[in-house]
Amino acid sequence: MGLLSLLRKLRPNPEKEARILLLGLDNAGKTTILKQLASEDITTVSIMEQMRSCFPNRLSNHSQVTPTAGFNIKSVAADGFKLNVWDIGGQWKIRPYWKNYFANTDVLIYVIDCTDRARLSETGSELFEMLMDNRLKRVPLLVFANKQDLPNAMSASEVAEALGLVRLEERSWEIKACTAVDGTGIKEGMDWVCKNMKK
Ligand SMILES: Nc1nc2c(ncn2[C@@H]2O[C@H](COP(=O)(O)OP(=O)(O)OP(=O)(O)O)[C@@H](O)[C@H]2O)c(=O)[nH]1
Ligand SMILES: [Mg+2]
Repeated sequence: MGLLSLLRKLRPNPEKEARILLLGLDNAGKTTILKQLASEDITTVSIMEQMRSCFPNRLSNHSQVTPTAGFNIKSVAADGFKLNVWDIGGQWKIRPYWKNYFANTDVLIYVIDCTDRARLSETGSELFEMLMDNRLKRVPLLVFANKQDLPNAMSASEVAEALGLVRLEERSWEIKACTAVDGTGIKEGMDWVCKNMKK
């Protein structure tokens, strides 16, 4: 590839880029989903990776998913678009910072651990509170009903009913069952994202 075409390829093209926000409570499976989006991975930026390069001896480099203390970004090529996927940590201490990432979002993906019945109403409250924010007005919503491999997992329709997703107006939304650990259902969800992007 010539230098000029390489530079053209690297140049940002806002028409062809989309900002996807990946949110949900801690332990929902957001980072595991992000990892599954690896097929056409362009870049991954994570605070932990940056810290590791600064303090190589202090941080272990095991590949297991650990709770996200800040955020991860991954850029994925799909349907001729560059999807910049922002995965923000879901621990309650970090949730107040979610709103800092709302602006210019093209699609919101909300992940739910379907085995976590005890926190179903908590995750629903977080979701509906967030959707009231003006910056997320009319932003399409995909809910991933995750951890379907586990025997006690609620089905996607059970979750949709319990959260009252039908109450959502003036917004395209969808709920998809998935198993982030083996990737089941992730592609179907991302296909919906590409078809329903605000742009
Ligand atoms: N059995 C099963 N475990 C899963 C699935 N998805 C994620 N997990 C596990 O759930 C735990 C939490 O997953 P993460 O991806 O770190 O969750 P997160 O939403 O990024 O959590 P925070 O970063 O704390 O907000 C990890 O141990 C994952 O291996 C799934 O589909 N099935
Ligand atoms: Mg995480």
